[in-house]
Amino acid sequence: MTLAPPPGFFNAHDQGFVRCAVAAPKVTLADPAANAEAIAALAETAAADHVAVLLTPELGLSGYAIDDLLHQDALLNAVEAALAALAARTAALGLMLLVGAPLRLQGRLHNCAVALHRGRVLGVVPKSYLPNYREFYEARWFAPAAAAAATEITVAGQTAPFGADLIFEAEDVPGLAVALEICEDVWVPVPPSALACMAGATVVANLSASNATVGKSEFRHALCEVSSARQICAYLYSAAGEGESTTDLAWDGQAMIYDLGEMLAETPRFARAPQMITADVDIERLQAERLRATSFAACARETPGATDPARWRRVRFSLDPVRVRDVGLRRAVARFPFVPASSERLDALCAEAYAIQTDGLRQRLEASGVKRVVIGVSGGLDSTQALLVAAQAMERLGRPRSDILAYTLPAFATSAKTKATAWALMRALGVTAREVDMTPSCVQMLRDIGHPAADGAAQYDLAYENVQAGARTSFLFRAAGHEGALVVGTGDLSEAALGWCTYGVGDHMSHYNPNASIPKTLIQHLIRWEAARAGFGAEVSAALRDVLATEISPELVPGEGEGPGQRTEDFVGPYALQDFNLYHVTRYGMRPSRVAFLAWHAWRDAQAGAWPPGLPEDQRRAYDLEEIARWLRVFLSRFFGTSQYKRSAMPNGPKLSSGGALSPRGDWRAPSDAGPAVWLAELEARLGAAGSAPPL
Ligand SMILES: Nc1ncnc2c1ncn2[C@@H]1O[C@H](COP(=O)(O)OP(=O)(O)OC[C@H]2O[C@@H]([n+]3cccc(C(=O)O)c3)[C@H](O)[C@@H]2O)[C@@H](O)[C@H]1O
Ligand SMILES: Nc1ncnc2c1ncn2[C@@H]1O[C@H](COP(=O)(O)OP(=O)(O)OP(=O)(O)O)[C@@H](O)[C@H]1O
Ligand SMILES: NC(=O)CC[C@H](N)C(=O)O
Repeated sequence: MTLAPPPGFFNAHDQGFVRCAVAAPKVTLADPAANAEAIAALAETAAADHVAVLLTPELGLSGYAIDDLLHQDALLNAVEAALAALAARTAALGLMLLVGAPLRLQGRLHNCAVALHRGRVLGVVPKSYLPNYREFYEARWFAPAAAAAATEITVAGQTAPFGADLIFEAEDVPGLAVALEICEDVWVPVPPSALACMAGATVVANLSASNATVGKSEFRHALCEVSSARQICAYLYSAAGEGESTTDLAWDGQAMIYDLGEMLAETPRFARAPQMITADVDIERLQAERLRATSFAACARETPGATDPARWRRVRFSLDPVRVRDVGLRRAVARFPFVPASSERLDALCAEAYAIQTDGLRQRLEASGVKRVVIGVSGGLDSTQALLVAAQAMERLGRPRSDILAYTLPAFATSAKTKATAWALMRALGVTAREVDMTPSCVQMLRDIGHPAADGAAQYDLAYENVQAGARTSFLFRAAGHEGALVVGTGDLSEAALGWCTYGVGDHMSHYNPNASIPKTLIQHLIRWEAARAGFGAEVSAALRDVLATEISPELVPGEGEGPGQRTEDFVGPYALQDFNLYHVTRYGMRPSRVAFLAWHAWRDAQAGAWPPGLPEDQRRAYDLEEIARWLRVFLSRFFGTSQYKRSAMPNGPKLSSGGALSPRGDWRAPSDAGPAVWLAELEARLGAAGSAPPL
């Protein structure tokens, strides 16, 4: 079967994204016709790029810093004429255009944001908070929103709603609800948009004219970042630039698009040419996030006016965007959601991750009064990471590394290579190291349960595998009991998601598991980071590099030639993809076909986008949609279908990343009896038949 996604799969708008643009046009002071022309030209460019919402700066039709010219009738008449011309000029464009204009209403002048769409004035929002301190004198010319004398305005030959109570809702774009505020409005303790978001707005557009002073750009970033994070919205911000009055001030034309605390785009500051940035904001994720963060609705309920239907007027319109099959996706999608691609952020994350893991284990040892730990060391990634954490925990406790009782436990399928790596690591770290051959106890168990492999038959089934994993765990717990120690777990988050562990008497169980919420893709980087840092010396670093170079395998089935008998990723899929799926499904509750859409954008081109530093070249590969869908089906089948009972009984361990944890006492509570049908059906309906998945 081949993949034939129905229409809509590739279209970012159909996948819950809305393309937004912010422009910093060239301003011609006190020349509304010229400003309307400059804005119209940018609007045409934006519309051709399938932009749904285009924001321009405060008082963009007149210029912001024109002082007492704002009280000249000729200028104000020209602004109204320019607005009418702009509406007519952009009537054929399928975008919502937001422009700033000084407008008169019943004897008062207001600093307004005007929403235009296909020639219609959808509504006019006046500024609520007028700055009147230091370099600002707005109260000299304007009345605030609260002083408005009417709730409608006639402008550009049309009558439209007027007020700070407007939310613009596109009926044909699910979730797109736009609120407007004007510059200073976001600098106050409770911005108008905070209430509007609680009333349902998902996109906030701020028309600004914010002069540049040293350090102010960072402050604006902070305002937009926090507004978008706290209000769970997209925050569009435009500051006037080139052409504004330099009498006493400078202007940098800073424009930004933030989405849920993350900056998607920004303009270069002090550019001479007109600027426009574009990004696809994730409306579907914003809605999901509000639904999950129940404190958002609780706060709305407690905030006077926020959810009062009488407080808000909703201006409904049909955006009617031009439909094409694929408009691309104008935002970066991280290939590794758990592993930042910036070396600075990755560095900080690794240091913090070790601190969280180590402190968890230290605290557990202190609280339990247990002095020593037992750990099975295979030469693989997970046990290596757990061993490093144990070594650091002992250091913090002021105890010798010899209190770590490390065992390498070869059985039927243990390779000479991993055993040698395990020994090299244990020796280099100076832990108490022992080797115990598991073969006799495994053969005994196989014999006791009547398994033909006891007599040499090549029946390498699950029972055969689990006998080995069980023998090791049984040994480790009994050794811990004998030595007065605690068994440190090694299983990682990815394995827990996929059910890739042996239940109960197996690697599933431990006394405390510092790896419980670390995905495999991050464990690789943590080990790489420690190898580079060489905090334990060159010999340990060399052993760590060997661990990183080893194929991921449970080593439970003997191999026939070179390499292990099982390659884990042949069964469960590439961890790179499965960690991507895990993050989006658990962190955002995202529907599978959308996860596939994002994975396709993240992974289809190995040359595009950033890779986490240090990732070997041979791991910098692309996946096509067929592969993505195939392994996503495996993920859904395993995660929702066959593994929850294992997660229902997980040992204790610290949550590490906001990306999620799977503790049944914390982030992920689910019934063990449910199945994956609904997720597989959604994927199939929106993606088409995805080829047959390999057996689980
Ligand atoms: N819903 C449910 N509720 C309660 N119990 C349920 C159940 N579904 C199955 N079971 C029981 O659980 C049994 C299966 O679970 P389990 O005994 O764990 O065995 P199972 O999941 O079938 O096998 C363990 C898998 O993990 C892999 N593994 C093991 C060890 C280490 C690693 C590694 O690389 O880290 C990988 C191994 O290769 C194998 O594929 C079934 O036989 C059934 O008795
Ligand atoms: N030969 C072995 N000696 C000692 N312990 C082992 C051995 N094989 C497995 N174990 C224990 O069982 C756990 C699970 O085995 P598994 O092979 O999945 O893990 P790993 O090798 O540490 O990491 P990865 O799964 O990333 O390869 C190990 O982390 C380790 O604690
Ligand atoms: N236009 C305005 O409201 C400017 C005031 C705002 N505090 C700023 O400097 O950005």
